[in-house]
Amino acid sequence: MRKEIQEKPKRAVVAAVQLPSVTDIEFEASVTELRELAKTLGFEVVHTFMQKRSGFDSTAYLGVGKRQEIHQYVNDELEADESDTAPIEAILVDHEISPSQARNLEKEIGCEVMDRTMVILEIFHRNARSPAARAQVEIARLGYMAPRLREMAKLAGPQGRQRSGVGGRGAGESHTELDRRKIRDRIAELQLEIVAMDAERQTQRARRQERRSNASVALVGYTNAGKSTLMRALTGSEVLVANKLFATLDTTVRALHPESVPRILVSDTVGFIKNLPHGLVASFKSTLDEALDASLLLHVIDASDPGFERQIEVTNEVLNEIGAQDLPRIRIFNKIDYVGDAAAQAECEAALSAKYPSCIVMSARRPDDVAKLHKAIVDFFQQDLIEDELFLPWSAQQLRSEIYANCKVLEERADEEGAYFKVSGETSVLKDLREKFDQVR
Ligand SMILES: Nc1nc2c(ncn2[C@@H]2O[C@H](COP(=O)(O)OP(=O)(O)OP(=O)(O)O)[C@@H](O)[C@H]2O)c(=O)[nH]1
Ligand SMILES: [Mg+2]
Repeated sequence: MRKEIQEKPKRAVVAAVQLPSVTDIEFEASVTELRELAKTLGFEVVHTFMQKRSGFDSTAYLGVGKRQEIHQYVNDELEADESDTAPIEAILVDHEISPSQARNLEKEIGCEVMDRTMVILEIFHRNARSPAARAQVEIARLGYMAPRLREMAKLAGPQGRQRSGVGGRGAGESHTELDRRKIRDRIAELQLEIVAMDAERQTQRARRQERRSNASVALVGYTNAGKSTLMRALTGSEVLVANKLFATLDTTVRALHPESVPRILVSDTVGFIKNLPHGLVASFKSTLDEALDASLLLHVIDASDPGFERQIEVTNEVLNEIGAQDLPRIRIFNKIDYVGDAAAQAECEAALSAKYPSCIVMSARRPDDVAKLHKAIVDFFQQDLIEDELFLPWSAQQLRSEIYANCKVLEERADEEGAYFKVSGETSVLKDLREKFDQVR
């Protein structure tokens, strides 16, 4: 048997400060999430340090005592000298910290410091595939780096400073200023690229609307809730599903399967997370426009996650931020199969249905549940359908297939002039068809 060559995980420790305003449950959920994020980045978290404080230490985020404790731990690990254990390479902290806090902590503990924002940015960077997603992530990363350049240069010492600036320095400009200027230029360049890509996306969208598929739903929600899994189940497409955070960064659009009248498009979108770096929200706005275009949002929630209520709030916040607060939405509590035994599942379902009227409680792994969701989606769009009669002269029978493709034909009869169709369809679709038929008369 071929032996899988697997990259050894890098070892890291996690550190977090609990402020008085944060409950134990919230704090625990946040730290657990940071450990998940670390795992997604390929780290093995070997220890977690927690500290209650009335505020963050202005010099180095954690208090002096905690810093010494971590320093000691990292050094002991280094000296343990077991050939199998690699040194601890990074300390991950559960907040966004200032450049100088990061530098001081890094100096004192002696390994790389990554804050929550940097960890998330790094995951996005690794998972970005399409040119649009790559450009969006790069803008957010450069925005994060710009104010940190000076600290990075200090940390690297005089040699690092020399290395950091490359050519083209204007009179009186320090290396850091030069690098900042370069970053600004690069951001501007990337923004232009994104504008061009947006234009292309608009064209594609217009083309889709030409095919008269304005019935569309978007799957939105916290990362890892099961959006892509539902996308697969609802459309029969092969989008990426992975038990890691931020597996999906690009919006994918597919038709609901089995097809319905009207034809419904489903889009899968990037997931959200608590403290999603601001640069990323801004960068991903254009990707999320797809969600804004939808007539219905499917808000997917992981019912098996103890922190799901906070996750609902976070998703609502982001949706408000992008202006999607008024779109109709269905709440979908997914992964119910993962909530204890049958009795616990029934109890959970009852509690959720009582608290969130008209929500759907389901498992993406149960075909019956997927069929139930499919029906709820189709019902939503069919409630707006109207009945009408269309006439098609014999000379224009080539347009017959258009009727069948765009509406539901309830009855068909014919006389010597042509054919009459009693149909049910969307108002706008029927209007378009009528205009088209009038032209051929
Ligand atoms: N037990 C169980 N696992 C599920 C269910 N739905 C999804 N999963 C698993 O949850 C993990 C995440 O699923 P995805 O569909 O990739 O989640 P996502 O919301 O697209 O995540 P991002 O793209 O990271 O935002 C995968 O391991 C899925 O197999 C479910 O109903 N039950
Ligand atoms: Mg996904």
